[in-house]
Amino acid sequence: MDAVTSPPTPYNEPVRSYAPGTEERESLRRRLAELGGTRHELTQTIGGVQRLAGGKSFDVVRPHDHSQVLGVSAEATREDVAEAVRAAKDASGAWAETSYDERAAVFLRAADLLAGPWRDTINGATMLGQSKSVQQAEIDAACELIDFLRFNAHYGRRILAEQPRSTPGVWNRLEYRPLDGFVTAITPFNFTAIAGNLPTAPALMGNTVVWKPTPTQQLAAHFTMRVLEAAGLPPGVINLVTGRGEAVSEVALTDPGLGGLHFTGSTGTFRMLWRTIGEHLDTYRAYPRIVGETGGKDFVVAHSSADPAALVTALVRGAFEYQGQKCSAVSRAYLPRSLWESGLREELADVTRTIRYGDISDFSNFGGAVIDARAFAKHRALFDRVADDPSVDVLVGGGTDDSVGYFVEPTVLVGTDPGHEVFATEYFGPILAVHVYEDGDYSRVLDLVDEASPYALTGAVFATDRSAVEQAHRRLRFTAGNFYVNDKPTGSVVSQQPFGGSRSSGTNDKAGSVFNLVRWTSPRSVKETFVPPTDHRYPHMG
Ligand SMILES: NC(=O)c1ccc[n+]([C@@H]2O[C@H](COP(=O)([O-])OP(=O)(O)OC[C@H]3O[C@@H](n4cnc5c(N)ncnc54)[C@H](O)[C@@H]3O)[C@@H](O)[C@H]2O)c1
Ligand SMILES: N[C@@H](CCC=O)C(=O)O
Repeated sequence: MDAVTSPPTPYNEPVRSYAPGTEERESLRRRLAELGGTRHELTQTIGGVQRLAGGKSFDVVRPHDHSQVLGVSAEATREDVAEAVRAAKDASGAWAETSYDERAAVFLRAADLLAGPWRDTINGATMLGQSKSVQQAEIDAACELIDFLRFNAHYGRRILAEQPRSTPGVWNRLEYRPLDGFVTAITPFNFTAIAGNLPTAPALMGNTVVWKPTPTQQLAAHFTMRVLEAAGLPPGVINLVTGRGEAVSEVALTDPGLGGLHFTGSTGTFRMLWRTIGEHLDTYRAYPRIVGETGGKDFVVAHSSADPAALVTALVRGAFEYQGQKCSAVSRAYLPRSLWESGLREELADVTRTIRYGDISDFSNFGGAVIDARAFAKHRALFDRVADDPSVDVLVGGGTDDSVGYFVEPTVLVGTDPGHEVFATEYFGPILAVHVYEDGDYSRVLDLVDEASPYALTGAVFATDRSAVEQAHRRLRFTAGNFYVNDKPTGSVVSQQPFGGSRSSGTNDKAGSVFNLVRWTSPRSVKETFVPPTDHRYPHMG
């Protein structure tokens, strides 16, 4: 029997400190040692069955110590993806018929498993596989993923409660069906939470899913799948395929039964996937929903009234946490000459020099390595380019070393030309470009901030002068989907700062909010007339 219920009141998972002497620190250390001491078989999961993909095998390594192999996985073949699509289609009928509460209970149970017995595993896998410090793993793999699961269950209920008006003799209802087809979720390396949210949000709304995480996030994705199974997710609802993804775009994205694409990753990849769907537009049963959150060139603009200590902290944390590999990371800053020349330059350089990257198992390190050899080479190439460029000075950093891990020094570049690539291109590494402007040019600099880059993801203004805040607020209305005042532009929290940007940064469907979940339902409007008319003539006919 249906009942009007409400899921438990959601709350943000408290962030643990892992400070010296705490039990949580020792427990995580033990799990890190176990996880690092095993060579994991990183299988696909299709229709509930785990097996290695049929294509070329590859190793998953620790980015900060790339000779250490964490596990072996393999490229999904076209046949593997076709099997995953079949499994998603086979499971769709029963899952769509499962009540919302039953579906939500699976994900709420997964949240509590992650908060409790699985916490060390998901954090440890994220630290080892994606080279995150304990703090960065905790806010991502544990807290943000738990928050996505808890709050989505709550937001989904809000959608169900959204019902049309009825009039005497007529009952109007909205029935929230899943999409008319399966969803493909393709996820990035940098957030275990995002990788977990992209398949589970559509599944909560009754869709079945083909999920392709990225090879460098495979270890944490493997355990995310195990948590979902432990929470009672039926076989075939989420089907995990492994590898780089060409077979996924060739087979899953071109299948006539594709209902939607839930993507997070780079702008280039998203455009390519959208084009693939566009090229097959005439073949789909229904128009696929496309949600994609992509790259950023996130800014901090400071007014001469800014508090320098708060500004330096925000720049250093915003640019160098997780080695600058957050889509929200500060990668360009516009700073007034008066502050720059009265100590800000030295303070920024000094604090940046104290940032230590190394093995994340050493908890005294601030961060680890960049994700892989490709990212490393891209940053190295940039440093080589700017070395001969008279318009760019290296204030601090610029060094790289890949002998053990893919290490790139926290780097501050100072550029005199605000049109230079360092103010426009997303490098996705620990590289902050600074442009120093004359104090009187604040209005002009706001125009620059808006126009220098094609992205519009996150950004921040630092000022104590209220009119300067107000001016930035207005002028930068479309420059960031997440705008911060006197705070770093990273670290959004589910339910507090719904996340996403527009322009080249994505479709801005705000992950972890009601706006995102709405994209995964296809409502049916039902009108029931209790006593229907029995005469076709209208009164005006006499
Ligand atoms: N806006 C956001 O919310 C947000 C959040 C996190 C990351 N990001 C962005 O993600 C990027 C970093 O992540 P990344 O390096 O993993 O991105 P990426 O574009 O390299 O990869 C993303 C996913 O696409 C897959 N992929 C690549 N080519 C494919 C193909 N031909 N067919 C199918 N799948 C394919 C990858 O294997 C991976 O799973 C950055 O640009 C960052 O800004 C954005
Ligand atoms: N919630 C994260 C999202 C980062 C994406 O890569 C942040 O706001 O920093």
